[in-house]
Amino acid sequence: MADGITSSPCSSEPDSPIGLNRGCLLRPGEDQDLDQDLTWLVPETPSPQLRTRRRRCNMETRSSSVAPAGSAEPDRPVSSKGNVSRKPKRRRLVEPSASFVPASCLQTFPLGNWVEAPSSSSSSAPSSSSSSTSHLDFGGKIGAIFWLLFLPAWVLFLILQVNQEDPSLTNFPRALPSLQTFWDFQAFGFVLLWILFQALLYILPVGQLSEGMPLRSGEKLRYRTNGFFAMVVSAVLVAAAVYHGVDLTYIHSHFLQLATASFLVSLLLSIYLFIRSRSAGPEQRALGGNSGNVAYDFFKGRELNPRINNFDLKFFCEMRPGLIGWCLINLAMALAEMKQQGLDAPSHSMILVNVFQLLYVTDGLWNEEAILTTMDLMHDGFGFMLAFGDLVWVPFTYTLQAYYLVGHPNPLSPPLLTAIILLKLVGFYIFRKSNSEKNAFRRNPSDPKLSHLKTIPTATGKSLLVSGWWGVVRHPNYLGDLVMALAWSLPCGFSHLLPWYYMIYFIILLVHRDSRDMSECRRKYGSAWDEYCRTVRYRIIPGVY
Ligand SMILES: NC(=O)C1=CN([C@@H]2O[C@H](COP(=O)(O)OP(=O)(O)OC[C@H]3O[C@@H](n4cnc5c(N)ncnc54)[C@H](OP(=O)(O)O)[C@@H]3O)[C@@H](O)[C@H]2O)C=CC1
Ligand SMILES: CC(C)CCC[C@@H](C)[C@H]1CC=C2C3=C(CC[C@@]21C)[C@@]1(C)CC[C@H](O)C(C)(C)[C@@H]1CC3
Repeated sequence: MADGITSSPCSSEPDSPIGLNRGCLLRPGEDQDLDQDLTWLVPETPSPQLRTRRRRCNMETRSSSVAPAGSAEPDRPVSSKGNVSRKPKRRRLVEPSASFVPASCLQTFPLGNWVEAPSSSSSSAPSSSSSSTSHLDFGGKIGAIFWLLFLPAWVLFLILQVNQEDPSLTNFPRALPSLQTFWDFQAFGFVLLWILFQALLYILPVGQLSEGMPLRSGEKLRYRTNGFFAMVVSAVLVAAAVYHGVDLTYIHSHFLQLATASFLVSLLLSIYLFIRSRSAGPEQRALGGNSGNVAYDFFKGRELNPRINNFDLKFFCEMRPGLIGWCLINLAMALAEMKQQGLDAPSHSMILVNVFQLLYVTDGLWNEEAILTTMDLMHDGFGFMLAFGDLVWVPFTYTLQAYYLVGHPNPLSPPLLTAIILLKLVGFYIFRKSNSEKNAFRRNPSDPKLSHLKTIPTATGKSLLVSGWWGVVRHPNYLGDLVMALAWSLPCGFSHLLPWYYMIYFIILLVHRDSRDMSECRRKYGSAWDEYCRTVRYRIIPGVY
């Protein structure tokens, strides 16, 4: 980012690819060698109040270091070992990272254009108004074709495998089922009905409208965050249906057909998204999904926030049909277990898996606003990867533990049961606290509740938390999520690898996601990010990784 700043300090420079015209990193005509001056954090024409505030912040910054706000350690950034080290007194503006600012002195400026503003050295930066992507993730063009074919095949494999009496690695499903077995009109109808029902709940004028993070255009989209309401209404409806004799075990017995139907919907949706993205302007495109290669862009997603009027397709798909469907399928598996094993109540293992995952989903919907500061919503385009992930991958692979338990009971001793519950609670605590801390900080950096946290300013106007949860590791939320994943697998025992599939997949997903995020943040924040990484050395597991 630093390179980009020196070569093109103001966002209105001609090489600003997407009409960046709201922020200026260096005030024209000003000495660029000021000592730790943070004035580059402000909009082009700051108000007098803003100037006063800025000066105050600068003064505070000068007297702040890694020590908590208030303790005076002038000009002493943290060394890589977390020790305080001396830096030369005069520093160029293009190295803005090496000081810590108390969270209370930060203010979000309307520098939305810089949120994903590219630097000249950026690998995924748009080169011109075409917003073209040069650095390709996921194995590039060939990789995209591989994933497009592999992901549906893998889901099919898992479904066939979990349905076997002996789902060992050595016991592969012998033959594919006949083509007719895949398709069932009724199952397709149920999938469509479920999605339409969730869409109806989404558009109801119930619940608050939350603001997303600033887009490159500076605009902020509004989202109807009524996910918890949708969950409650869905639960009431399902309970009423079961009460009136609807047999939910249909979901267990038609799992393959329901998955095929959802796959078809996700494929049609992806095609629609790809076609409509052709008319999306450069500012509406995701920086990572515009390579010009059809397969790659189809997979990654070209448009950042495709909407039909106010209906946000990405937000809806990520948070509603698949996520709530996951709980519905788990419940169906509990009923199928009772039926298949002649039980009066689900087994302890099944209850744990159901309750744990229900808690995870309900928490996500309760804190739905927090999704607006995650990678998917802020950076990733909406294409096959997310459409398939949301509508097929989540409901039909995240439910494999419950599915497994239907035919593979695993009794738990009381001490093991207690230990698993404790593990889940620890994981949940880390996950929730860290996600909420980042979300609160991104929404209001000067929130008094966060004033004890130390931060690093960056050239974008945003800052990075460097203490609290985000000072322990660079992705504390992933750590909590992984601990929870462990607690979801343990109730299934160690007889087979299949129920541990989620854990293995999740480690791979989060390690890859972490590295994607690292490159994205390095691109955005430049030297400030390097400083953060030097200070917070571990990515996910303290002292290990
Ligand atoms: N169950 C599942 O299948 C999955 C669950 N998840 C969970 O979803 C949640 C969201 O994950 P994800 O979107 O991947 O990533 P994060 O919520 O961690 O978001 C990453 C972004 O946070 C900001 N950020 C990073 N470091 C800091 C810092 N020190 N201070 C302030 N902001 C910082 C950056 O964005 P910026 O600076 O632009 O604001 C960065 O791009 C996680 O809890 C994860 O575990 C994720 C994937 C799959
Ligand atoms: C198909 C690919 C190999 C992988 C697709 C990945 C997607 C399934 C996940 C990407 C990020 C996700 C999140 C959640 C679900 C899985 C996907 C869509 C999430 C909604 C689950 C509930 C959490 O509380 C959350 C934090 C809101 C999650 C956000 C990220």
